Amino acid sequence: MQDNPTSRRRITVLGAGAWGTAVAIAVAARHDVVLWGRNAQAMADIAEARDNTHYLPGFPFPPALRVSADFDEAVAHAQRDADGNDGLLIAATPVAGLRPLLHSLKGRPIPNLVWLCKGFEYDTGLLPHQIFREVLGDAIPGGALSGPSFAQEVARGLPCALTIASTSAALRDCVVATVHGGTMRVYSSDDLIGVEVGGAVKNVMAIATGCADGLGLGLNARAALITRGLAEVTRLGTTLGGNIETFMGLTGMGDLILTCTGDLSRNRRVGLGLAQGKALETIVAELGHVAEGVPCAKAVRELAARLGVDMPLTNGVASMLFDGVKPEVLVARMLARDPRDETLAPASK
Ligand SMILES: NC(=O)C1=CN([C@@H]2O[C@H](COP(=O)(O)OP(=O)(O)OC[C@H]3O[C@@H](n4cnc5c(N)ncnc54)[C@H](O)[C@@H]3O)[C@@H](O)[C@H]2O)C=CC1
Ligand SMILES: O=C(CO)COP(=O)(O)O
Repeated sequence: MQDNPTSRRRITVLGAGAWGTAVAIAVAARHDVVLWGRNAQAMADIAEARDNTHYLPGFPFPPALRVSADFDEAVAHAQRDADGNDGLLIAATPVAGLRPLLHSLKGRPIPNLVWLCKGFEYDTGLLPHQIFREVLGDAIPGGALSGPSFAQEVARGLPCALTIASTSAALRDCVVATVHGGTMRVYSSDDLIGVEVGGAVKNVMAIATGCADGLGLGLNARAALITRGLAEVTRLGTTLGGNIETFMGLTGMGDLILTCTGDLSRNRRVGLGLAQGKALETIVAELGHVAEGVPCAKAVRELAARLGVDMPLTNGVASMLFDGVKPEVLVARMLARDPRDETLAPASK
């Protein structure tokens, strides 16, 4: 694999969970990186161990990765360097943390900003780029970096392909120039809606698939769920204005397959836990990480109902998570649904 012949850049990753840590480790092979986290004690422990022993244990930090709990200093690190290269800020919180993080950035000079979170905001039903625009407006270049990428594999330096989605060509170019290279391929897209909807709804489908696998429904059922899940993702995404092609790409089908089938997925593990009859609170506590599909199922159920988009799998997952419907009962209900044409349309019920 060929390395990308770009100059060293200054990158700051804001959020020190599993994914922020993995991305920081990966880009620190080629750039000067600061990993910021909000918990001062946790960051001091990470700085001492040179390992994120809580969220991503077992991946020693490269020398070019610095750890900080000082927000001002971390944001300042990503400003333009002496050679005139703009830095890159990477927001690595879950969706629930994006709005407060962006508020903390308000009024500061922001060179380029990308977010990594996948989901719809729980209370508002907004996608991350809509939250970004609400808080920071249109003047700052921002985009979503998404795609099939388990943190543990990226931290190990295994190959992966991501997509940077932004309406700003300059931002897309900056992210490609900075992140593409080594074992990471970065593709570009201007379809923010399509990329973000794919990344959000695949988490709900991973809960469904994990549950089906946990119940022992078999590989045929798994393939059917993933395929009908893709139809649902596409139906919602195109209704919201996404491009149908995007859902066949890395952030659509690619991430859907990964998350539905890979046991590293936290969302898939939520489904496996539900199939064992565990309470949602127990599953989430045992995970110790965010499972975005949980809040997303609720947000998407409400959004789809408002838009009149038929999303039976999402509704089924939400009914298990929030209405106490038992997995076996849901399976019977899903199988008893009326037959229909295998088309994406109609987008509405
Ligand atoms: N873990 C993975 O393999 C991947 C995760 N993602 C997405 O990245 C996002 C983050 O996931 P993970 O890091 O895996 O979650 P995680 O559960 O491992 O860590 C979440 C981190 O975010 C921090 N956080 C939460 N709210 C915050 C706020 N307001 N300000 C600052 N920090 C805050 C927490 O303290 C914690 O360090 C999610 O949306 C997830 O879907 C995307 C691709 C891969
Ligand atoms: O988004 C991911 C992989 O692309 C991670 O999925 P989980 O959040 O389900 O672990």
